[in-house]
Amino acid sequence: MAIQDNNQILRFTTAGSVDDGKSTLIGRLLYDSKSIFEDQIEAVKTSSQKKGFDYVDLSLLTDGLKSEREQGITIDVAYRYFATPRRKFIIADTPGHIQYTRNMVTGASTANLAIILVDARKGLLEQTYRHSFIASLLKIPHVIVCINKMDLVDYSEEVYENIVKDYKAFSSKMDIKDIQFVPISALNGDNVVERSKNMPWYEGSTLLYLLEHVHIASDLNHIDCRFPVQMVIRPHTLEHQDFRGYAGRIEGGIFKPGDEVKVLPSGFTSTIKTIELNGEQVQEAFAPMSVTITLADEIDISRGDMIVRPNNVPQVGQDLEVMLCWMNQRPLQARTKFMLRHTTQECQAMVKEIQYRVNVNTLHREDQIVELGLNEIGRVSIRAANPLFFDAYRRNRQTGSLILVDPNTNETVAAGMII
Ligand SMILES: Nc1nc2c(ncn2[C@@H]2O[C@H](COP(=O)(O)OP(=O)(O)OP(=O)(O)O)[C@@H](O)[C@H]2O)c(=O)[nH]1
Repeated sequence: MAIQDNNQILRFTTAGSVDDGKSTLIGRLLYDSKSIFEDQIEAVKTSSQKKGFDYVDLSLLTDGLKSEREQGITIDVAYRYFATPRRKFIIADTPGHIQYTRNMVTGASTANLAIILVDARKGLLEQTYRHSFIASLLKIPHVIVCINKMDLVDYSEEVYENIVKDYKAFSSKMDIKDIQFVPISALNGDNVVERSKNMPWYEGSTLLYLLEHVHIASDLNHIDCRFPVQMVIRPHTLEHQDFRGYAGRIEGGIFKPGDEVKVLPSGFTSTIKTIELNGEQVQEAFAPMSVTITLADEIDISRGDMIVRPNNVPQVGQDLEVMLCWMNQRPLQARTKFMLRHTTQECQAMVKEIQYRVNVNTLHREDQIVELGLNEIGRVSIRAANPLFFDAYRRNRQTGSLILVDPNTNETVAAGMII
């Protein structure tokens, strides 16, 4: 299995303001790429007719979510799957208008790409700024800005170009590596899967083409070897008496049998004897594979330890500087204690200080604040009770992120990116 094979699955999120056309766009992608079943199509055609529409309302395809929401069932993130001959796709659909930051953080933490929808009639809105900022904060490597409802502005090139210009001016202040723009009509299907005849002035690719071809293999960190141990496997059977394997997910780098490794926190070194993937021994493994590793020497290793390479170790420490998205109704105040979860470690921690809050609309820092409210983002200092093995989030999205859990309610109250 080569690194290239990981290229087969693209995870993406969609974000937009209310009624920008998210559901219609997802429906259109599923419909035009023939990823839905005939009976679903028939059902949607029938309900469209019943509602008196003279078109097929594709947003009905994703309406399961809406009805659940109307019934008061909270779904933070719903995952949808579709495939084309080139790639498989997983869409993290993040509904909800109020808790959007929280939803986006949850849905976007593993995303390769974010689609940000803009209504061509309205241009950039507060939520466009907010979602784009979150995408840059989460280091989602690729962003596609879909300027939707082009049919309602007469497919005007000028309208499109003005929005692109505005967006570029704003996004130049942020750290997004790859931004593409596509003028679409989700309702009519222009430039979603099929090229639009209505916008001959647009020379770029369709949305699906971009999704199928965006290069993601190099987005993962294949340099810094990081293997947080999830579980120690000791079968205790006669034939496997000496077997001791370490199971977990590789969060960075490439591991091979024979590699010299170092174990944190003990600092002992050994070499990799075998790597097992889905019950078979492999000659190399890399992020994000889940594997079982055995070592040549018997070392005392437990859950939460990390296997790395001796000449490339993460930072080890209890004091962290973190960009934190606060996700709870009750505001965060300094000197509050939490359970901190980071890779496979869990320990007590305290937010010592809130340094500033970021105004996501202006990107300005607001100093001298005493708390962070729901969906607010700020920089904080955290002290963990145990040493953690971490990287900066910009270097590794897995070993660089953490969550805080309220020890009383067991709710996840914050997601953080280590600076
Ligand atoms: N004319 C036109 N209407 C569109 C287009 N895309 C979506 N709409 C309409 O805009 C309305 C909102 O679309 P949805 O897909 O439900 O929007 P949404 O963003 O998913 O809305 P929420 O789920 O409520 O956030 C619907 O009436 C759609 O038919 C488009 O390209 N052109």
